[in-house]
Amino acid sequence: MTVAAKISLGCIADDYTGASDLANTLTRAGLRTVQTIGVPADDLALPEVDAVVVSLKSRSIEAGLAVSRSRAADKWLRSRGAGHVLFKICSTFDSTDAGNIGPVMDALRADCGETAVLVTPAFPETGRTVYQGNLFVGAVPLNESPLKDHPLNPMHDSNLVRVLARQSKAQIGLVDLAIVTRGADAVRARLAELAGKGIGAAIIDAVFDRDLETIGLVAAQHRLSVGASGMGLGLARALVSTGKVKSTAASSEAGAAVGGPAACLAGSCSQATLQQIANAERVMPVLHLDPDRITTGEDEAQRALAWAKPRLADGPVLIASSSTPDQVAAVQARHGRDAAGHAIEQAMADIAEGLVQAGVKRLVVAGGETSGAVVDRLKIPGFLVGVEIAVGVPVLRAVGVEKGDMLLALKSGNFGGPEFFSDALGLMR
Ligand SMILES: Nc1ncnc2c1ncn2[C@@H]1O[C@H](COP(=O)(O)OP(=O)(O)O)[C@@H](O)[C@H]1O
Ligand SMILES: O=C(O)[C@H](O)C(=O)COP(=O)(O)O
Repeated sequence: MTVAAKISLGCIADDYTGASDLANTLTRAGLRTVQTIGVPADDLALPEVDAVVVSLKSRSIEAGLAVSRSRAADKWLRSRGAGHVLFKICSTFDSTDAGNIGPVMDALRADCGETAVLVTPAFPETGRTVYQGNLFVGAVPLNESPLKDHPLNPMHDSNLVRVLARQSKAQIGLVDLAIVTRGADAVRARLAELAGKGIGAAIIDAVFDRDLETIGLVAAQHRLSVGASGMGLGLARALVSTGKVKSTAASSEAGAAVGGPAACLAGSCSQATLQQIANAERVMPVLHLDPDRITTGEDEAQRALAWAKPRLADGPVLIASSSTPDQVAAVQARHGRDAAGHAIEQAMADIAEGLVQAGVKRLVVAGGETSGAVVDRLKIPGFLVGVEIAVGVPVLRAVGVEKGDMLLALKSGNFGGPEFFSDALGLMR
């Protein structure tokens, strides 16, 4: 990617919906931002930007591979001038004791020579708050939330100091809310105290956006941070308030109409997505895929395309593999968690490819891993950020694609309102 000028903020996201969520937050905070898929090729022409979010599909892959891909992205971002890199993780800390948040953080920290890394998944606008190192999703601790049933990364411990300590080689500390509310100098002092004791990373509490602003002022003076979009918000506001970046209103160009047929794909099995699918059934044709047929090699994708193609001219359709936690568990018991997950992601990619070949120009995808499989199959190298559909979910305009203009929305499983699919299509003309 030929970056016209030095970038101020580099970001590495561990899944594609998380990347677009962060790109949306940075854009709304006044940073000119672009989302790339992987480390971009040198010939990918992109506008002058303040921030680049490199999307990786690295959240649920083998830790060593996640580390190598993240280090390559980090090196590329810093070569383009980024003085700070945010490793963007899920606001619900989606990971297992095998990683990948800890191993990637350790490697990036070693590469940039960071002392103590600030870590927080807090994103209050979506109900993610951290208190005494414990992550809350709305009013409940993480391990009592629907994330306890995530198909790939079920979360069973809300104490992130414990969770990260199980993944990282570094000692993990805590900067609690009482210190955060005392301001940036108090956070700096606490972080220096922890670093002096050999602490390599600290979970930092945040309950309100003002806490994120405090954290951002401190983090922006470091070379690396780890967090969700809330950390991005803090960093962006710090870059603007300290004059390092001039705030720019978001361009409306990215969301300009493309026309053409529209379709929705849902691979997320989150509680929010299941409700959104149910509501979509009232306004558009919905096809439910059979996960067992997919995992046993039946060609569900062709069945789906044969169902969808004659309907596209009449309006949008929705194709979903999504099931309830009990149904997901049964499929995984029969076929294996990873095998089922991969097979279904690839079936979604097959369907997306066939839909685009059939002329679809507007595509809504629900699910981070699902979005990764779909976007990779469509060979889309990057996105410009359009208007916000829901918190954490913007309209995206594909750049660098031969198929011509396409608009996409890559919905994080847990995000979006009850009528998300209709809301998205209403903004993707
Ligand atoms: N019916 C199903 N049974 C088992 N696994 C499923 C089913 N439908 C989707 N999956 C898998 O569940 C995972 C959903 O992850 P993802 O797309 O990231 O959603 P989210 O954003 O909600 O985390 C993917 O690996 C997907 O292939
Ligand atoms: O929740 C977040 O921070 C991000 O939007 C994200 O990472 C979502 O991941 P998902 O797999 O799409 O839920």
